[in-house]
This record gives sequence, structure tokens and C-alpha cells, in this order.
Amino acid sequence: MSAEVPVSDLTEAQAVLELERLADEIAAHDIRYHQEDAPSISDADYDALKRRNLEIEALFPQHVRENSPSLKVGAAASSQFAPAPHGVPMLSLDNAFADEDVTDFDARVRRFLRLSAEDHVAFTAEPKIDGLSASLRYEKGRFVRGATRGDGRTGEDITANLRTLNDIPEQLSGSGWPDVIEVRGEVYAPVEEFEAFNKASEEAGGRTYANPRNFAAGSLRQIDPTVTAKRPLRFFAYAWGEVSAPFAETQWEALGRFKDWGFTTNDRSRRVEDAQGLLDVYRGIGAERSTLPYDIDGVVYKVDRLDWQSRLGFVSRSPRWAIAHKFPAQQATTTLEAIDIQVGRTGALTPVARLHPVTVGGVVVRNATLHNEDEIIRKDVRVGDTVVLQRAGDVIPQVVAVVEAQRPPEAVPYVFPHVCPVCGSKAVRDAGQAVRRCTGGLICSAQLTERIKHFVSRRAFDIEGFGDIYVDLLFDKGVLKSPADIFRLRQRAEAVKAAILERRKEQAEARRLQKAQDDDARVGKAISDENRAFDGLEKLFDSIDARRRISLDRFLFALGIRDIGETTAVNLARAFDSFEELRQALLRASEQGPAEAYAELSDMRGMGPKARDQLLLIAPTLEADPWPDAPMAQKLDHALAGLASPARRALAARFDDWSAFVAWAKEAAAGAPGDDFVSLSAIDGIGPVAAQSIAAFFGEAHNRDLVEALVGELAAIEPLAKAKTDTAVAGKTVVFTGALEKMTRDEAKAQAEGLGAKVAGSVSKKTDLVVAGPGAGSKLKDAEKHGVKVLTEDEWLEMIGVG
Ligand SMILES: NC(=O)c1ccc[n+]([C@@H]2O[C@H](COP(=O)([O-])OP(=O)(O)OC[C@H]3O[C@@H](n4cnc5c(N)ncnc54)[C@H](O)[C@@H]3O)[C@@H](O)[C@H]2O)c1
Ligand SMILES: [Zn+2]
Repeated sequence: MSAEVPVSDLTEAQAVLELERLADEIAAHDIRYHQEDAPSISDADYDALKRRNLEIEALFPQHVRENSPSLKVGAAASSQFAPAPHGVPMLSLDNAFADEDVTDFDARVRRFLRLSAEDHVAFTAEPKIDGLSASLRYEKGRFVRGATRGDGRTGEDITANLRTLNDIPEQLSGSGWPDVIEVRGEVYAPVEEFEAFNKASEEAGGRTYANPRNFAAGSLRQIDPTVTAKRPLRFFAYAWGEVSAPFAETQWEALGRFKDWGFTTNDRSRRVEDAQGLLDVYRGIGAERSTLPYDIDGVVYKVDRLDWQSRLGFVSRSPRWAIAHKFPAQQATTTLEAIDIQVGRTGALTPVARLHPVTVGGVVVRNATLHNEDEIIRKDVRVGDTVVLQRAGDVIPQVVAVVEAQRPPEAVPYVFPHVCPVCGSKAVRDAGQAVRRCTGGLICSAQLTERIKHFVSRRAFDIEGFGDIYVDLLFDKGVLKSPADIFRLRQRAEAVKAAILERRKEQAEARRLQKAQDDDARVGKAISDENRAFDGLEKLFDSIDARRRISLDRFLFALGIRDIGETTAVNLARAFDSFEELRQALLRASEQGPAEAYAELSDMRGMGPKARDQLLLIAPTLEADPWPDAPMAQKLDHALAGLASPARRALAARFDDWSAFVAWAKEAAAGAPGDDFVSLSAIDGIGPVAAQSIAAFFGEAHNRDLVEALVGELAAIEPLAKAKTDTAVAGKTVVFTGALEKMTRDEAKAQAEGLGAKVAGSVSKKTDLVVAGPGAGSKLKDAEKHGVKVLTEDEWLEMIGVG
């Protein structure tokens, strides 16, 4: 996660934005976790996002969003299943982590019920099974409908799937059940069976799951119940929803009734006379945890008396009468056999620990995340080390520490690669960023699909109808390997059609397998539907052809070069009369761009531009070690006494050898930028960082080849008109905010830039004008704060002579 502003430092405006961001991000994780059974972050990271959201809401209660994650349960039901509305909502639980949280819970309950010190509150303590909850409706003792929790109000109707579970009686046994009762509880997969499934599935080339919970959820929510029937799912009953008549007076009694009626209840559940007893049960169950046949992530405490439960009632997403006391993550030690680097679709290099297989909390772990470069350095993780692993019902187990006492003598510090293992391009870190990224962009196959999606997107080449589905499909089938290939698709229409057909057949086959019935007629139909799909192709080819003429700024932006955003692309394009002229300038600059040592020096934390320039001046005069016996820090203090101390410290942290430092400093001095590079970085709105990025891009032969091939497919790259200097707004910085009524934001921006104005996204001291339409918010306030002139849209149009 990138560096975050501490909650207490957030301004009100930042808080509003942050709450919005968190709501979006958490909602996306909820869908991946609850709907797709494929979370992309660990539960601990997810919980941290939720906590941050809560903390901000506590400071700015007036800005709690209607869709706040703190008010929501789960995620909306998937449309794959019929909706199953819950008459009594299915809620989540509040969490307790520390012993004090449990004491607080007891105190809250007593305060709410206005009990005196002598009154005892009895509780049940039940293992918190890490599965997914289900609600089973019985009418006159017969199972009639079963549903998932969904968003708490509406779940998914999975009756047929639930019927396949042996733990779920078709007909209740015993007697005394109400005419209507919804029995609720947890569907889970025993750890051993989960492992066996994964192993068999892996050998057969099928899907594997990260943990028993995802496996249970994925197995239960199958379209085809015969698939569910083959999966080893179990059910514990522990709660209820709608009932037509009371059937118990306490939680404990209710659990007993469930058992009488033929359900399995957890035999580790206990009833305790007061809150003191809860912690004993917690420790007891905790001690047994790693030997239990199923995953648990805590103990749930519930007020035993049901009349008290109903008086306590609910807050938005959880009952007041219950709490989940979570266990800390489970740990184990093993040896680290290798560190592999994976490259994500955005080019991020992620280190993965390959481990000697070890069982953590019942699950065999072979890989663990090491997060990023700094984490490896901070923990000094080395290949061969014995490491402590942690798993918390998590997606990916983590390496939390190294057992240094067991380090083999030959283990050396890990050196994080500076090149991409997929494409061999340089991998760099931006200042202040934890992630190292491959700069290969369009030539890196790990990133290609994302880059092509960017290339064809609205703000780049704007190829209508070229959706993600086409990009993924054509890439998978090997038809699309570079931007130039886009323009060759019409010529290769047969290959495109074959790819589409093949995909359709795969989909039909997957459907057929899922339906587990040989429905050949449907496969046949799916294929004949192709012809209709091909109709769209002609149109796609036409819209591709329509973009063979492209403006220079869009062309540059589409290449997805680091630091070359839309505005920078426009500024660059404006400074040159043709693409050819720009290309020549870039080639010259790339030969004189700062060398790697220079770039690293400029990038070093603690090294300001002043210290950098001083060092570059001194570097050529540095000589053999003047003080061989002193520690490196003292040598640097001595030789570079004129430099600020943070700069000296940064160097001392980077080098432990005098001659390596001197060689590097000399290289940096030699690599200082030449005239062509300087004039590139002097272009208005460019600067050294963007100049360095684009020069480096054109400096790499494979990028030049890629551009060459692309240019070969295009009819024209059209230069932009030079920025005007003789208009009323030339050279002024303008910010648009609120709704514009006479034109779109993009049009307004293009028009203003055409008149020589700069368009900025936020208001600062440097802003000259703010054009505010209806609904303008914080930017308008910022304008007042900085005393910036504010215009209406009409006043603006008048000013530029259009009104
Ligand atoms: N990694 C991700 O992307 C991601 C996304 C969403 C949620 N999550 C994780 O899911 C959890 C939050 O989900 P939640 O809202 O279901 O809360 P929860 O799992 O913490 O608690 C509520 C659930 O506990 C279960 N439960 C088990 N035994 C029970 C018992 N004896 N009595 C009552 N309930 C019992 C029920 O299914 C109930 O719905 C967190 O652990 C969170 O980290 C992770
Ligand atoms: Zn790469």
C-alpha cells in the first residue's frame, strides 16, 4: 500500500475524498471475496482498510457516506442465482481483538440493559467457523428454500445446492419445531478434504482455491448442483431467522433444539455464567485450533437470554448482543528455498518466497508474499533462511520474520533485480514508492494487454468498439502482440474470426461441462451465433481505419510512457512541428540523458538538488581512500564535509566501500545531462523527470522498433498548432470545476489550450482563473482561499471571445 496520510492529519476535503476512495476500494474487494470467491488482498489488509474508514468517519461523522462500508454487510447477490430476500436480515459481527474488548462488550451489554453489578450475564461461546453462512427455510418441518447471506437483505437462492449436503436434513426430526423456521449456520469444508481436492484438481489442471473458506463458497455457489454434491461440504447450525413461534428461551437451549431436529451443532460450544468465563473458553479453543478438522478464525460470544437479545437489538450491520473474538494469525517456521519475482499487469515486480512445504493451521503452504523490495531489506530475508510464516485465513501467507540464529553461513543479502524478469527492460522505483516497476510497457508481455487497452482507450487512439474483451481474446490467441498489429487486423480477419470461434467453443464447452449434460444442440447454436458476432467485426475494422490519422499528442499519450500523461503529451507535441522533428530531438537527447548513476543520485532520498550538484562538482577530484581504517560514514563526513548531513547519511546507507562509491560518483558526474537533453527538459511543462522518461523510452532499440512498426501502419501523425501567445488567456493557468453547460470538460480544456492557456486539475497559488459551473465544490473554496478570480462559464466564453 502506498504511503498514506495519517487519519489525524487529513483535512476535511481530503477526508471526503478518502472516504470515497475507501468505499470504492472496499466494495471492489467485497465483490471479489463474497461473489467471486477470489480475494486479491489478505484479510488483514482488508480489515486495515475498514479500520481506516471507521477512523475517518469517527473524526468526520458529517461525511459518512450513504454507501459507507461500515454500514454494509457482504456484497450484493450474484445475478447467477434467483434473489432470495431475507425477512430477517443476515448480519455480520463486531470484532474483538484484545481481552479488554471483551470486557468492554460485557460492560456495554450491562449498561444497555441497565443491570446492577450483582446481575450475571450468561453467554454462549461458539467457535467461529471460517466458512459462509446460509439460511435454511423449513415449512412444516420440510426444507423448502436455502439462501446465502448476500448483502444481508437479499441472498442467492441455492436451495438445490444445499439439498446435496448430508448435514442438512430434508425433513426435521424430533418434534416441537415451529411451522415456519429459518435455521441459519455455517457451510464449511474440512481442511483435509480441501487439501485433497486442491491436490487432485491441480494434477488434473483444474482450479485450486486459496483456503477452505473460498473452496466452500466456490463449491456451494455452483450453477450445477451435481458439482456441489461432489464437494465435501458440511454445515453447523447456530442461529435462526424468521420463526412463526418462539421455540427456546436461551441461545443455549436453541442449539440443543437444533441438535434434536437433526442438525449438527458444534460440540466445542460452551455456556458460561459470566464474561470471566469467556476468556477461558477462548484460550481453550485457541489451544486446540491447529488440530481441529476445520478452520476457525475466532470465538463468537452471544448473550444467552433471548429476551435480552431482543432488547439489545441491532446496530446497522451487527447485533449488539454478540461479538466475534478473533484469533491472532497462525504461524509456523520453514526454510526459504528461493525468491521469485512476478510481474503484474501494471508492471509491478512482486517478490514471492518459495518455501519448503509446511503446514500452517492445517493448510500446506509452499509460497508466501514478501510484499516488496523494502520489506526484504527491512527483514533482511535471504535465500536459505529459516523464516516465520503467518496465515490468517488469508489469501496469501506472509513471511513475518527471519530466525537469524539459524542462518546458514553462506547466505548472502538478497539483491532485488533492476531488470524485468519477463522482458528484460529496466525496472525502476519512483521516489517515495515501494514498488519497482518494469519500464518495458508495450514490449513486456506481462503488461501488454493493459497497455493495449490504454492504447485504444478514449483519450488515446479512441478506437470505438475495441473493448477489453477483444483485447484479451486477441492477445490470448496470439493475434495481437503490439500496437501495430491493431492496424493489421483487417488483413488478418480470418485469424481474428478463428480466434473468436475458438473462444466461443471453449465457452460452450465450459457451459456444457458445467451443465454436466450433453447438450450438443446448444453448442451448435452457440457456434452459429458467431456469424452475428462477425457483423460487429467490420465495424471494428472501420473504426480502426478511422484512426490511421492521429494527432501527435494522442500518439505520444497512447504509448503509455512513464510520466507522459495527457497534458505532458500536449506540451511536447506543441513544441515540435512534426513527429519527425520530435523523434530526432528525442534520439539526440536519449544519447545524452543522465546516466544511471546520475539518475539514482537525483532520486536518492535525503539528497536535495543542492547536495547533488555539490557532489557532482567534487566527484572528479575524489581519490583513493584517504582514511582506510575509518568506518564508511566517517570517510564520507570527512571527504564531503560541505554536504548536508541527510545527503551524507543517504550515501553511507548506500555504500560500504570507498572505491565503489568513488566509481559511482564519477560515473554520475560524467552522466550529467548534455545540451539536447537540457533543452528537451526546458520545454514548457516538461521538466527533467518527463524528459528523462521519454528520452529513455526512445533510447531503447525495442521501443524504437515498436514505434517504427506502428508509424508504418499510420497514414499521418498530425502536429498540433503552436500555443498561441496573443490571446486574452495565453500563458494563464485555468481550472474548470462543476458542471459546464455549453460544452464538455474535454472540449473546454482543448479550447483553452488551443488559446495558449494551461489547464490544471487543482487550484493553487499559481492558478490565474477558476471557471465554475453549477455544483462546484471544494475547488471553489480553494479559489477563495488563494484569492483566485472566479468566472462563470458565460464570463469565460466572453473572455475568450466565443460568448
Ligand atoms: N480479503 C478480502 O478481500 C476480504 C473482503 C471482504 C471480507 N473479508 C473478510 O471477511 C470477514 C468479514 O466478513 P463478515 O462480514 O462475514 O464478518 P465475519 O466473518 O467477521 O463475521 C460474521 C460471520 O461469522 C460467521 N460465523 C461463524 N461461526 C459463527 C457462529 N457460531 N455464530 C455466528 N456467526 C458465525 C457467520 O458466517 C457470520 O456471517 C473479515 O474477516 C474480512 O477480513 C475479506
Ligand atoms: Zn517487463
